[in-house]
Amino acid sequence: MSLLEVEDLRTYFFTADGIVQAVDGVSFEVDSGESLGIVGESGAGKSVAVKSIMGLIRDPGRVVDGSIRFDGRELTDLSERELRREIRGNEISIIFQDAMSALNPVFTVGSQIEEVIVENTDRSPKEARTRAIELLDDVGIPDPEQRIDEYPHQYSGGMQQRAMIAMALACDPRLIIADEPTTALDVTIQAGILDLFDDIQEKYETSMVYVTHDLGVVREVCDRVGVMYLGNMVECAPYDELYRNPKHPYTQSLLNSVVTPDETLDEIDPIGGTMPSAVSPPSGCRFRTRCPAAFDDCSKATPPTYDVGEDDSHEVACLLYDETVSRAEPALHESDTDTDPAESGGTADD
Ligand SMILES: Nc1ncnc2c1ncn2[C@@H]1O[C@H](COP(=O)(O)OP(=O)(O)OP(=O)(O)O)[C@@H](O)[C@H]1O
Ligand code: NI
Repeated sequence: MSLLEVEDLRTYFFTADGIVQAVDGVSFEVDSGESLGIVGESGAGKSVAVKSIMGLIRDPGRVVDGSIRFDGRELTDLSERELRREIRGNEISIIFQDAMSALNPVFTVGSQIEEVIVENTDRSPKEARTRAIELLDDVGIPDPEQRIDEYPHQYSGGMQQRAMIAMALACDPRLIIADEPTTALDVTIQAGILDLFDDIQEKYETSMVYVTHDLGVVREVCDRVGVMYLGNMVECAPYDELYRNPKHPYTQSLLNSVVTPDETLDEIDPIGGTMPSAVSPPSGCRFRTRCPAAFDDCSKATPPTYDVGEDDSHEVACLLYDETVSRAEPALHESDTDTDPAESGGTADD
């Protein structure tokens, strides 16, 4: 059993303009100590997916279907109160792009971290202070004994981000969800924070879900990557495997067009055209309207997920990997012909 098991998650927003199918049948797992990256263009549904896990979807949005199991426990059955008391900031911490959304400007950094510690662990207030200093030290705040008594605005942007990470760690979470935590920071500060995520994972063995536009970031902090497109998870694989052997035409175009690790998916505009609306997405495979390899059957039904590659760790939702579907050979990725889709033994697993 994985620590986190998300199965066929659907989260919709019921708006005046129609039903936004922001997340529509997404499945993924995160093992203990593992770090999963979720990548995809703006509007793919990355934030909605991770907020759904935390029970943070608000009106007019709702998780309408699917299962989210954390350590075997079904989170979609829990009330808001149970989620707040037993899951959020306790078993699971979330880190956002904007540190000041997590830090309260009128309290010292230390008092905020101490409060989380006292609430979520059995440490006394005195022990909490010692622990808070330790945490600030762990996240790379210099002179933590002094800086613990400063207010958030006395910290630089990068330091605020570090303080927020310390706060996320304060409750000894088993899973940290980070939603583009470094996007607002400049590149050198960003690099420091990424190193910090690596250190934290090693020291605390926390599992992580890391949302980003940036494939370079994924390479640095993630063991596995899930690629999202218009509310669907189209491919999921260990980072190296995905990078060497991308199977989904969308992933292939993303990787083909990566010029430098510093460029984000939005900057490189890999495919051309824009993602269709999540209110009336294309039938069948949602990527087919921009897909260079699309054929007739792609419009008929949502493609199932196929196991590809050596072990069970590489999954792709694309009919190219269904050996029972007949089609014209796609003229895609000549270099990848060592594993001909038709012969790779893809079997539908659902
Ligand atoms: N409160 C809301 N009301 C209506 N639609 C929403 C709401 N929040 C998100 N959506 C829609 O859900 C879809 C997915 O949005 P989401 O924020 O998850 O994308 P994302 O992949 O995180 O993009 P980005 O990289 O820009 O953060 C989009 O079509 C978005 O417009
Ligand atoms: Ni987002």
